[in-house]
Amino acid sequence: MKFDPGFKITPTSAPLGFQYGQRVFGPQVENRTLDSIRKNLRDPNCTGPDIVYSIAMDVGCEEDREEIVKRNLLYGAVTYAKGNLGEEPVRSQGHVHAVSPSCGMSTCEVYEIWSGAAYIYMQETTRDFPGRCYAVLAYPGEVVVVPPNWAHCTIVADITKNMSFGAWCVRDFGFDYSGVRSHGGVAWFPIVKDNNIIFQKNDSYQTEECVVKRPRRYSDLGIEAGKPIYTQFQENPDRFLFVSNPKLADWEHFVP
Ligand SMILES: O=P(O)(O)OC[C@H]1O[C@](O)(CO)[C@@H](O)[C@@H]1O
Repeated sequence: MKFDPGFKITPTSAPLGFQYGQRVFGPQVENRTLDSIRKNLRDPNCTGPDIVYSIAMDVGCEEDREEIVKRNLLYGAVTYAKGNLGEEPVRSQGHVHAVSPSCGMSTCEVYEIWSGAAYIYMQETTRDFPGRCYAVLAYPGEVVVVPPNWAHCTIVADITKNMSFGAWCVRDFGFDYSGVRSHGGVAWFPIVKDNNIIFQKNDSYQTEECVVKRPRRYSDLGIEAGKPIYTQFQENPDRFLFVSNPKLADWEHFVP
């Protein structure tokens, strides 16, 4: 199953990346190699695809660029290899969004899955007691929000397929890898078992539970279900202001 993200961008698998249509802007992809993410994997010596995922930060339609920049927003897209990294499915290394100078806070991220299937894994902190941990299973067209300050990574949930997604982020984003790296990864490792994915505790944290769930609806954040988040921006460019200014939303009891 595939989803139309609302503008002319097509994920490619060989090589991993994106094709941009007419009047669509986007950078050359930045590749995350297996060697560059080993420290955050359950088995740092595992084998897997050389290029694990390809990132294009700042994509969109030429005609929207000014409105996107004016709101300090950025739309990013990432496409993942299929397969596994040892016992784990292909996944990102995990990070926390650093404090953005523009708003003085860590910021949230609004994901939309385009193809394949994904678990968006997130935990409240990178301390030894990581707080609440969730793995949210999402399919093409579904949206998942990661709150400010939460550590998160993106996991290929169906290893027979490439996975790609788009996401609204703040423009002056920064990634903090320190807490995740000092624990040798996030608090729960995804493991491929009998064509399924289970979550296994990382012993360097003290945690009892990883809640596996499907995404909820985010009407409280003004997001409509079933319509591309890019189109939702075009219809109302102020809709995602809570991404570049997280003080506009209530994150205290947030459930993804
Ligand atoms: O730096 P990492 O953890 O390899 O992942 C980078 C990617 O993660 C995301 O923030 C999604 O979590 C993308 O927007 C970004 O390009």
